[in-house]
Amino acid sequence: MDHFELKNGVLHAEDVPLEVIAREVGTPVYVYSRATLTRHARVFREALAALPSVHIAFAVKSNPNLAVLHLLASEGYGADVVSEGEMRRALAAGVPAGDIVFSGVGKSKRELTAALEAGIGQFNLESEEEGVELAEIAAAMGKAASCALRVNPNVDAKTHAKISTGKAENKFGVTYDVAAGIYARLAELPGLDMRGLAVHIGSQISDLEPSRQAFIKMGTLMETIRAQGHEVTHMDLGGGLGVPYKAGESLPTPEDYGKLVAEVAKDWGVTLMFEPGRVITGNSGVLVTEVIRVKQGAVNPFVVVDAAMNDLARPAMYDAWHDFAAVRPSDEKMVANIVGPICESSDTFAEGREIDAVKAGDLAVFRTAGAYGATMANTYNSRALVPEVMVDGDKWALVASRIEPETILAAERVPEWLK
Ligand SMILES: Cc1ncc(COP(=O)(O)O)c(C=O)c1O
Ligand SMILES: N[C@@H](CCCC[NH3+])C(=O)O
Repeated sequence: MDHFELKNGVLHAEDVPLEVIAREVGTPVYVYSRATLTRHARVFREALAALPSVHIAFAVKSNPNLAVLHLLASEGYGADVVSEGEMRRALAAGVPAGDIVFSGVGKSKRELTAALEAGIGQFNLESEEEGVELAEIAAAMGKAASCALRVNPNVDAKTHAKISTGKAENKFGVTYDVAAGIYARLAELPGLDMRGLAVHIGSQISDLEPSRQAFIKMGTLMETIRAQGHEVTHMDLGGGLGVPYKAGESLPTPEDYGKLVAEVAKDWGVTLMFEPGRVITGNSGVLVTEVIRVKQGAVNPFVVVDAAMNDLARPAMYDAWHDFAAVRPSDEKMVANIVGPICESSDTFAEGREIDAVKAGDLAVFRTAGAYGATMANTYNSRALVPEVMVDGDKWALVASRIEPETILAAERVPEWLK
């Protein structure tokens, strides 16, 4: 459920007509609903209510906008970060350092040091090498870093290959069969406080069976490690729960997910940690765009919109589907290819799709664009960096300005020796 609905024939974000935002901010523009974000944050938390001890760290990568982070921090969410930049954002949004988990396969020395200085709650180590490096840095600072070991369970999440992370050939985590040995060796290092395990098998998960298999494997590993005399007090089960991208599509809900976790892990005697991203932010945002013109094509007409793959990369990168809807729909439909202005054929949002009939100057939205939307935007073709707005009832505010190509141009220099 989201809060982007037709009222009097015009698409609104909560109580604000999208036409108002488009007129004042220009297009393309991302629009987030505070009510949807809040609702998703609460539904996810409630789905885990049967578990004895839970820590939820929002996956900042899915939507790092400061206002979004601020809202989630006020809902009691911690943050799962994968770079110093994300960590600084989470701290700036008021997430307590102790509620921050640092994931990622390539944390640099600088990042490890910065995170230790900030006093974050947990490092999810992705290799023995990283653990050894962190131990040295922490020991030199007179600290012991709280750590979980991220394990690659070799389970196929049955999602798009480019967002699968839990198969043996993926770069993430340590190999399942050697994980207990690595844990034992890292637990000996004075700079580390090994307290748990972590797993994350992929994103946009639409079938919970692979998650069940992965969690069961993690439970077995936890017992092995405990039997070797080491403590495991924390188990981070990652994120990955998918969201429906097509109207009418049905996916496992947070409630289904919570039940599965309870079935498998309720009695593990650990704090269970979660890193949801998309399930919180996905349906909380739309990308508003204006139709530049409708151009004849050999097979279908091309609806050329002013948003492009630089603003919303998912269709070009993963052949992802985003529902397209006119802001002021008539009853008419058309079959079209929806494309952006960028000089690449991959700048295609939809092919041969039945959509609301639109013409030059009409406004439309790509739905379910709140996760991995603005955060993956870039300035390819020297386009502006897309702005973001948040709506709250009948109020709205710009939460990230458009960054014009001139601003980026001003940061560049031609060296004297080229002149
Ligand atoms: C380690 C880690 N945690 C959490 C997430 C969040 O995933 P999602 O947005 O699918 O919930 C990701 C992305 O797949 C990830 O790599
Ligand atoms: N960027 C991907 C998700 C990546 C998840 C990060 N591990 C998407 O848009 O679906």
